[in-house]
Amino acid sequence: MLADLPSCGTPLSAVAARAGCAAPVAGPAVVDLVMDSRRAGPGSLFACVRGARADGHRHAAAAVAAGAVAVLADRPGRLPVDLGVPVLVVPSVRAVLGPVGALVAGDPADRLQVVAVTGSNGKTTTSTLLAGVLDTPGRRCGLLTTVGATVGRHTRTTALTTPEAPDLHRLLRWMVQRDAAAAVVEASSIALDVGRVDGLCAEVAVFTGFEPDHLDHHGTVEQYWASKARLFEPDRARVGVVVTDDPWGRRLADQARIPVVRVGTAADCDVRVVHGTSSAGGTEVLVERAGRRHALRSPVVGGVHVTNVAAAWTAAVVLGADPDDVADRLTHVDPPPGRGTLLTAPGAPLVVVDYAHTPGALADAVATAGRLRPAGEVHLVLGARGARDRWKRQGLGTAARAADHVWLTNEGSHGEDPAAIVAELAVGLLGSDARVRTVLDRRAAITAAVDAAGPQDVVLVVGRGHETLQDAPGALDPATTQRFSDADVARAALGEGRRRLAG
Ligand SMILES: CC(=O)N[C@H]1[C@@H](OP(=O)(O)OP(=O)(O)OC[C@H]2O[C@@H](n3ccc(=O)[nH]c3=O)[C@H](O)[C@@H]2O)O[C@H](CO)[C@@H](O)[C@@H]1O[C@H](C)C(=O)N[C@@H](C)C(=O)N[C@H](CCC(=O)O)C(=O)O
Repeated sequence: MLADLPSCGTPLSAVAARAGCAAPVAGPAVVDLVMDSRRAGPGSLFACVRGARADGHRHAAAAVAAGAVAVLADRPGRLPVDLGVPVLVVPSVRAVLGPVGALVAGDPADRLQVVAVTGSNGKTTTSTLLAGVLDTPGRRCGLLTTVGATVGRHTRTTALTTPEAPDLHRLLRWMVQRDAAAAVVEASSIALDVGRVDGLCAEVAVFTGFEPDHLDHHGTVEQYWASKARLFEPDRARVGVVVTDDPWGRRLADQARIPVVRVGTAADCDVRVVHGTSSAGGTEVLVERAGRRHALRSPVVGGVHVTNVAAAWTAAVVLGADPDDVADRLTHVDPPPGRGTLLTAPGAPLVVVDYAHTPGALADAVATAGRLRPAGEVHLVLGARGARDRWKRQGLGTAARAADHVWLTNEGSHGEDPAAIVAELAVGLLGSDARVRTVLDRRAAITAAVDAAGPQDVVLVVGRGHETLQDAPGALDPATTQRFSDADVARAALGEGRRRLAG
């Protein structure tokens, strides 16, 4: 549940001024902004959002019945005539959710040094490393990622990678109330596109790199990139830290209208990655900045994290932290769960649980797995999410060709036929040297891979990382989710294997 902390209330006239619309003659104070009638309560302002499935205007009466004292609408004609509360009319409700959400939450971002992190892969890891470096007992740094929200020892679960704007600002207030002086926020492209990070101007915006994803939402690669590039506009961030190792990053650095610090392997980078490796012991990066070299080390495992570590270090330095201090602190920051998480047991293979779900990230994860146990083989457990970005599947299959064994399985089919999803992955594997087996039951697939692998091998389980819920196979209703953690299943399989060996 998201934080719902008491607020002393914002006059409706101030809300109207922030929303840029006419103020009602009189109106009660607003204590909260909600965009779901089911979350409305006494004193809340209900924002009528038109979505893909529902029109919030149709739920305004329910929100008022639950205690909403005013309504924000852009199609007032769709509201019941006898709603009985003031209606603030704006051209687009979504467009004012950020500014109004910030106001109602008490503009918490004004009291925080905010860093926003975007990119196709590595957002969660980079955000976690950076927040870990910035967080000290006397000066807390909040963290908001797809894994959830944390500040100090307090945590909150969240439903989306980047929450809707009212929730985002409410969470920032929660962090301020728990002594945060800084916050690192993972900003997904969808969030940037629909305005979930509106009302926020980051001190630093980080771009971790780019490869096509979320095309179901964005339509084209160009639009996907443009959504991410929006974070690097003067009203959203003061300085950019941009990984320029791919053409889209270079284009962003060239076109951004804010100062940009370039991070990467190219000679023109402000923070040049001179050398980077990743092993079971973590990731080591040698960077050069202003003629001085710095050796960075992080426990995070995966070749993809070389630039993430460099970007996290750079962002902290741009914020004014001492470069050596940051390097020292990086060595102690735990990576997020399900990102290169290593599990093993005596006499058992090494299991790596990772979130890789794009072809580029998968190729990197397989290559890293191969380096972890050079004398052994890589067993890859691979699925693809149903009802989402179907075009990615063949590319994932192609990236899987570098593994020695591929165990195709279900990753949450969301109403699609799991066997059909796997068949599309298999197209990318046609003619490959890898031994391909299909075990649709994910628990059985992970267990079979761990059983089949020798102690010198690596079992790489990708796609779900930290996630602990999966929809029941073939289920149409997302409400039929069941608890399922790849890491827990792998741990159980490793334990079983050990018992069998002992027996
Ligand atoms: C594409 C997108 O952003 N969709 C979001 C959108 O859904 P929608 O347009 O279908 O909303 P809807 O169901 O039509 O409802 C319209 C409005 O009526 C309201 N309503 C509805 C029913 C009711 O009884 N009362 C009521 O008030 C809803 O709360 C909503 O405000 O508005 C919903 C309400 O906030 C979001 O939950 C939903 O995110 C959905 C769940 C989602 O899965 N989004 C994913 C694609 C997403 O945003 N992912 C990114 C990227 C993750 C990554 O990097 O991998 C993320 O940041 O999480």
